[in-house]
Amino acid sequence: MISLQNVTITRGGQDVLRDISLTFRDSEFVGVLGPNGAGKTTLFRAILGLQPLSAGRIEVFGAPARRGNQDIGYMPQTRSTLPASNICGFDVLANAARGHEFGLPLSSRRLREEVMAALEDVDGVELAARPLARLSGGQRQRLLLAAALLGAPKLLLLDEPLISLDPAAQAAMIALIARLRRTRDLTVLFAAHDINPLLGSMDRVLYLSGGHAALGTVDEVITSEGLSKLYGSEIEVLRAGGRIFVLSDRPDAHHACDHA
Ligand SMILES: Nc1ncnc2c1ncn2[C@@H]1O[C@H](COP(=O)(O)OP(=O)(O)OP(=O)(O)O)[C@@H](O)[C@H]1O
Repeated sequence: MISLQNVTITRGGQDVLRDISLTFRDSEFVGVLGPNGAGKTTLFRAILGLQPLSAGRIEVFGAPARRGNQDIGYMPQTRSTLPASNICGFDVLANAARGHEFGLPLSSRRLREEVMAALEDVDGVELAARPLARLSGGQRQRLLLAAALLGAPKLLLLDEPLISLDPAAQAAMIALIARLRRTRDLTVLFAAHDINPLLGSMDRVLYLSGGHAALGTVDEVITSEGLSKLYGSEIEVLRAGGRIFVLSDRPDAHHACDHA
């Protein structure tokens, strides 16, 4: 269980999160939605113990959030990671595994097993020998996901893993994460810009906006009334063809769910 109790986080003089209290249950898949700058990355960094709180408390599986928590696997947004280079997939993961996260140094055999098991779990064994510069967007995402799995975490924080993937690659990535969640019994927090690809996979949605948060099922949270309250302005939620569209006069709200 991960819990936030009366959490406020202030950045650049503004409350990114204001007095938020909520609980993520073990093994649940939560989509984390909200407009640009709503605080999705900030929330993940706080759970990782990397972002100081202005007030409140975060507990991760019964202990205060702290840096270097091996129970957490983190997949950062790709735009800030994995530069095009000739280093191969295996070495990227080996470097990550050798890092301080595991505490004790791993023998080279153990390291190899650990890295190859993570690659197998993301259906990416062939990425071991592939240079980073020659990976597709989807392959880079799978490599980052494999890195997040090193050390057998219980919680995965995934920061926009669908970014710049086409719809087929998005569906494949979501199916992979849903499978990993089942086979590894993971709790998954999955930040996304568009709710629609996640509708069949997530248990609940966390919606962030203007420092506020709403956590619940899609039917509870993604309503005209609920989102209007969260945004503090008129929002209309439409459902058509199994998809959800969020309409507003505010330009930032469109980022929430609707790319139509
Ligand atoms: N280093 C920083 N110093 C001060 N403020 C920051 C810093 N980084 C981010 N912020 C602010 O914190 C707020 C939350 O940013 P955050 O990156 O958490 O949002 P996000 O929901 O992940 O956005 P996006 O969807 O664009 O990735 C934004 O208002 C942003 O301007």
